[in-house]
Amino acid sequence: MTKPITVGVLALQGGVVEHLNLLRKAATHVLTSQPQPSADNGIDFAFIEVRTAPQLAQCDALIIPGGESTTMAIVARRLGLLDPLRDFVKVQHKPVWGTCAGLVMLAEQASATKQGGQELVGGLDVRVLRNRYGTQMQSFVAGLDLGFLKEAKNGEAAAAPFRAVFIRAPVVEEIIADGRQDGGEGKGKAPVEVLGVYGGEGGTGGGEGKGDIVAVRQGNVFGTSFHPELTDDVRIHVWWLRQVVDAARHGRLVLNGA
Ligand SMILES: NC(=O)CC[C@H](N)C(=O)O
Repeated sequence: MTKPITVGVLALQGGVVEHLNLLRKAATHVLTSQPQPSADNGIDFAFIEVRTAPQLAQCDALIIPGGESTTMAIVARRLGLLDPLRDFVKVQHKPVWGTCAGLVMLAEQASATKQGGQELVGGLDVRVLRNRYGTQMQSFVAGLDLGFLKEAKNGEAAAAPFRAVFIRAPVVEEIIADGRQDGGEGKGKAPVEVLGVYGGEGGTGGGEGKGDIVAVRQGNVFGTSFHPELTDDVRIHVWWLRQVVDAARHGRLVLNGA
């Protein structure tokens, strides 16, 4: 029996249980599409809630859920988790996915923060704009055409628009350093890839926010403005878990198409 790949969900606040449920569902898709498990090539997953640095240290990958990023940062600071999180993302380069408030946490910069600003984990060379679409009352669902899902081996549903739930969602308002093209500090880093745009072709919605960047990846760090865990659409979780498996096998992230 090989050691399971341990995926944590940061459980300080927000949509923790929802992510755990969808991860478990996604795992069955990933496992059934693997070659027959055997003593040495079989994989297994363990999904855990993360509230402490020792729990984080057990993880091969991490999800930072939606919720409220200011609160999450304050609690993480009090629990001594901010620096271990930064190390996990930026030094160990383990796969990390932030949804909504999690995307805010993973940005290097955020605007429209509470007075005095807020602490961030960072990892994505972007500036996010918080609460782009207004208050909770202005929450909405939009169909997104997510090209990267076409790579998922999920049958005929793979290319269907993803019903994305936006709740006080942030968007990426600027890519602040473009990895490899950056002669300075960003040298050697992966570029920031735009993986999803609101109101784009093949999707629904638009108006003022048309063209907003709502999904990005930079190397090991992935962020979405919306909440896949509040739907029963497992495709993004499956897509991400497959990368987690690759990273655990190869000791690094092997990016699709790279
Ligand atoms: N649904 C959410 O995660 C909202 C995020 C919230 N606006 C924040 O900045 O933290």
